[in-house]
Amino acid sequence: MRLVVVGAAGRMGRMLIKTVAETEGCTLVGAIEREGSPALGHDAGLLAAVGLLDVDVTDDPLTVFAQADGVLDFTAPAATTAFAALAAQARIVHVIGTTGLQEPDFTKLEAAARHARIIQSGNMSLGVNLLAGLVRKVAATLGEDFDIEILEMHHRMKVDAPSGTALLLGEAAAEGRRIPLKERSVRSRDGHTGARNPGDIGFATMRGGSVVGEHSVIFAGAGERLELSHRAEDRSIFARGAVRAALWGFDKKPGFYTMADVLGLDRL
Ligand SMILES: NC(=O)C1=CN([C@@H]2O[C@H](COP(=O)(O)OP(=O)(O)OC[C@H]3O[C@@H](n4cnc5c(N)ncnc54)[C@H](OP(=O)(O)O)[C@@H]3O)[C@@H](O)[C@H]2O)C=CC1
Ligand SMILES: O=C(O)C1=N[C@H](C(=O)O)C[C@H](O)C1
Repeated sequence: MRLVVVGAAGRMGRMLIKTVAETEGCTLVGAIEREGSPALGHDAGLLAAVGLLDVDVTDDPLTVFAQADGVLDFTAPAATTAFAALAAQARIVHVIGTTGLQEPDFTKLEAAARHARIIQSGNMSLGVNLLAGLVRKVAATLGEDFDIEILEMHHRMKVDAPSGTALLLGEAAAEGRRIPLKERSVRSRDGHTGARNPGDIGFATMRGGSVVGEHSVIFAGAGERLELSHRAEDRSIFARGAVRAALWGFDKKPGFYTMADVLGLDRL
């Protein structure tokens, strides 16, 4: 499968280049960075420290997408919606790991999915997607006697909060409880907040150092507490998931898919 990495010079971009280069059946055919990036003109393999790949980083996605079967995209929301339109034009697979996407962004992605095969997830790792199924099941089993709080920590450079993973886990909990997350989530607390409303799903965010990604879903009841956690130790888990998603999407029809579809985990 011929793959392009956009955001090639980023933390995930470099890990994706390495993973594509190391995956049998995949070839890197393009690496994209934004106009003016110091990475332009550099060899993608050298950028990712995997040796020369003879693929220069460019700022011309249209030309590169036309020669590809899929694009791996861990960039930023505005870039991702623009890349989705180009992926639709080229009729290719678009794997989206970018987080911080808002409702209008999803509307654009849904439109692009009429022609592209879009696979989007706030977390591409096997572990987190398994965890989401467990959270859904525990939330459905325990009911509102147990308060749900979602705690996450990431490195100091992360720009969005709560993390895409925290929101994915919140959605899973809300699905388990059969409530809309949008109406029941508490994204921050400060000052005289009053007592907790039963049934709310709370989020707490920590940032610091080089933490790759840590998430806990806490079910706090009267006299006991259940905690389900995931710790990412290495970004390769996300990159491997993204490449697996691209390969899965190769022969699928245009549409909007998630990692649960890729992993066959829809309902535990
Ligand atoms: N779903 C998942 O499993 C995971 C998701 N993520 C998400 O992936 C995203 C990227 O994370 P990370 O790699 O740490 O961030 P980085 O900031 O290290 O990388 C993002 C890269 O994208 C580039 N970029 C931004 N806009 C454009 C554009 N228009 N065209 C081309 N390149 C562009 C940036 O360039 P510049 O620096 O010039 O802006 C940068 O090189 C985040 O949203 C993060 O939350 C991360 C890990 C796992
Ligand atoms: O920005 C990151 O680094 C990560 N972002 C994703 C998120 O927002 O959940 C996934 C992972 O935790 C790393």
